[in-house]
Amino acid sequence: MQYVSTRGGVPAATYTEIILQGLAKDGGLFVPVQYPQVSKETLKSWRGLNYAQLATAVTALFAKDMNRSTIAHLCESTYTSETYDHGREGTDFSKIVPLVWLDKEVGILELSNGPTLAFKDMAMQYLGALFECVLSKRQEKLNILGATSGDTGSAAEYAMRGREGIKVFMLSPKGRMSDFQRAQMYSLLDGNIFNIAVEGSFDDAQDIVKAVSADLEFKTKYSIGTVNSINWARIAAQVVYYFSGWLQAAENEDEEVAFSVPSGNFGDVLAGWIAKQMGLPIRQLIVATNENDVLYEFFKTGRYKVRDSAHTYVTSSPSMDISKASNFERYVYDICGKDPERVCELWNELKTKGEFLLDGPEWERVKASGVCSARSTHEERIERIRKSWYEHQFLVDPHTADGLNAAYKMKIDGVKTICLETALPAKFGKTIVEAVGFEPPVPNGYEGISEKPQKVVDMPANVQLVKEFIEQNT
Ligand SMILES: Cc1ncc(COP(=O)(O)O)c(C=O)c1O
Ligand SMILES: N[C@@H](CCOP(=O)(O)O)C(=O)O
Repeated sequence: MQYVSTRGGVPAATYTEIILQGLAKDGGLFVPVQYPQVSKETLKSWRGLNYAQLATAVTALFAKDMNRSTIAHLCESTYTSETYDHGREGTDFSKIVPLVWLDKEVGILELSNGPTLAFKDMAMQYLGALFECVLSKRQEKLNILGATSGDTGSAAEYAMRGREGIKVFMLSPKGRMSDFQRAQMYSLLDGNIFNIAVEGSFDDAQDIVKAVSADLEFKTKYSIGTVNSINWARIAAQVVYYFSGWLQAAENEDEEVAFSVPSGNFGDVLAGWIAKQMGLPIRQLIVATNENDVLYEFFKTGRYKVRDSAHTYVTSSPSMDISKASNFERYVYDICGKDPERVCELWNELKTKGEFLLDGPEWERVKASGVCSARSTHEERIERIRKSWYEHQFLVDPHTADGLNAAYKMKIDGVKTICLETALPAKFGKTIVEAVGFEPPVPNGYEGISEKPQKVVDMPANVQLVKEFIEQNT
């Protein structure tokens, strides 16, 4: 299988080539020329598989230049109930991503059972093993430059710490993450991990990652790669849990289900979009936003208008405080009939005017795509956490609460709706206390995390300074 850029400016490449590059050299995102197809018979045959076997089957469809036994080995060693077990009472960790029903038609897919208590671990743990394997074969090294709004950072660092040939430079928005998220990331003292707190929002941090990647000489000289969801390997690994969620929910191969996805950088919901394109019976994909509702606005009106840092609010679901969603480009590419020229035109408009509008047949395609959106506010989030606890005895984090709110707002009668659990409540103690009046339980291994020493460098949001920091530390 070959991959091309959404902007059409680079030669086609294979899976193992694109995963080390991250962003394409023309500034676009890599996408497969065609999505692999999964027939109903194949879906049926996947019913008995455990998560590692399912991950092998799905990944093998995307990683055509990798040996299947290598993929199987990586998946078997990644998706174990030892790694995905934080000790929550009553959870069936053997399923890795168990589906729990809150009521007859609304369920929660537990994606936050991994080492850093967020859904990012689902792909990131696999990426750690994958990168090490590919790099050692090629005898290469990789300097990962990433941006985080709170969860990608620790997931990447926990997955990459101590790995041969890999260094991680992670940019986080200063003062915009929860205390627990900060402590979780900054308390890693490994020699190959570098935390940089930048002034500004996640979008400013992500712009720096893209600007550094756009300097091709620097990118090549310092072997810069990415672990954000601009890297296709992240998306491919996230597609797997949509299959698992559907397999746990659907009673037969014709049953369509819906997914509600707490969204920020649009990577998670994009993985659902890809699963749907592959043939997974998905009726509806609900893009859940918080007060940073650029995506909600788009799915209501067709207008995509990004916001600057000053208008990207600090909310009680901080990991979703994003106004420039990278992966939205991959969805628009599909909506525009996989036409790179049209994508370039739209993204040039975005650059010059700060917005674009999809209308006519393109807007009709958006409306027919099965993707819709709902937003929730702080008050609704608090109320949902409370309700979920007192009515269903299930404590959700603020992001999952946004997902549940969107699920209940957009639900179609008779269609099972699965909300993705994107983080555990322990990461957002202050908001949980506001909602239910008690501190969330501390998962295994996180006792006393806030007392540990922290390692972080403060920096203005400046591309040149970040480059110099990388130069000094490689
Ligand atoms: C807890 C949590 N929920 C939701 C999101 C949004 O996911 P995505 O950026 O893939 O849209 C993130 C960050 O990515 C997150 O960390
Ligand atoms: N919410 C994320 C932001 C980055 O998203 P990614 O999926 O593109 O890595 C975070 O928590 O860091």
